[in-house]
Amino acid sequence: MNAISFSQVTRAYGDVLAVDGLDLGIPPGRTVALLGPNGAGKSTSINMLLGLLRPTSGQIKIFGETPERAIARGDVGAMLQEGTLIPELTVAETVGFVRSLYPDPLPLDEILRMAELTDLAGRRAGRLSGGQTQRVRFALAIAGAPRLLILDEPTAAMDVESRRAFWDNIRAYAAQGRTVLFATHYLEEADENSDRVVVIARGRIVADGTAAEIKAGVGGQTVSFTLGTQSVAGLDALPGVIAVEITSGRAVLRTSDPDVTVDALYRKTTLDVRGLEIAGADLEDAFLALTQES
Ligand SMILES: Nc1ncnc2c1ncn2[C@@H]1O[C@H](COP(=O)(O)OP(=O)(O)OP(=O)(O)O)[C@@H](O)[C@H]1O
Repeated sequence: MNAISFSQVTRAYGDVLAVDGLDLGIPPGRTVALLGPNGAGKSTSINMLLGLLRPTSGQIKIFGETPERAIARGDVGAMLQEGTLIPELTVAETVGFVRSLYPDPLPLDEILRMAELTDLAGRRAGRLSGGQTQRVRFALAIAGAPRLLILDEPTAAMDVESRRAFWDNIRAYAAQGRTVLFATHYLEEADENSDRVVVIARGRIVADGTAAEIKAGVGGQTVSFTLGTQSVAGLDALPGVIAVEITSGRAVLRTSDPDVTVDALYRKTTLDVRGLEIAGADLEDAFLALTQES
């Protein structure tokens, strides 16, 4: 049974179709990034998953149940974009209160340790820094020991150091067989912290796979050389080549396999190849290509 399943889910706001026929199954134990530009439909999808919004059509299941039932069972923890803490309560009081709402919560000490809050347990929430506040929000999300953790752009307000520490904590939580779904528009974050990337644009899935597969799928590598006045004829027929562009007197060949393309360039053409460069796959290029095409 999937941890998450969306079947033909649509959500409209008036005339705006924010989510357009989403079909997605996520098996348990995976960490999946929902990657897309602003307005792609990530928050709408997550809010439907959390039962905060109803789909216009289609069906969503969490471990085979409706979102409402899965949440009532304590199966789901979430860290959303908004959410303030009560400034007068200490970190331990805040986390203690929230864990008391769940049927089978993690021990308080363990939550504080996993969110790196042990030393801040007695600090009032109103006196925390932005990064520390995020750690408390993470602690609240895992308090009920949820099998599914949902994070909507969790590191938006964090600096590089806090971000790294945050993802170490998420990985430790996920390593115990739990499922994590996070929305982001940071490509690197998706690449580094997930084992599957689902790219959405305009409410639809435009790519779904590992970051490496997504890069390969759009031919994220290029072979380029100085063309000068030579003819471009036949370049697009070379093995591996997906597209040919000419910029500033250079031929840029987008290829799925730079090794075979370079080999063919030397052996199968009579071109005078100078200034050869091979540029590595770049998820940013892949992402732009995917989200602009749709
Ligand atoms: N309450 C609302 N009323 C009307 N339109 C909305 C509402 N919420 C979202 N939308 C529209 O639905 C589309 C999807 O928005 P959504 O917030 O789900 O995108 P997102 O991928 O989460 O974007 P971001 O990365 O900016 O958070 C956008 O076109 C947005 O303008």
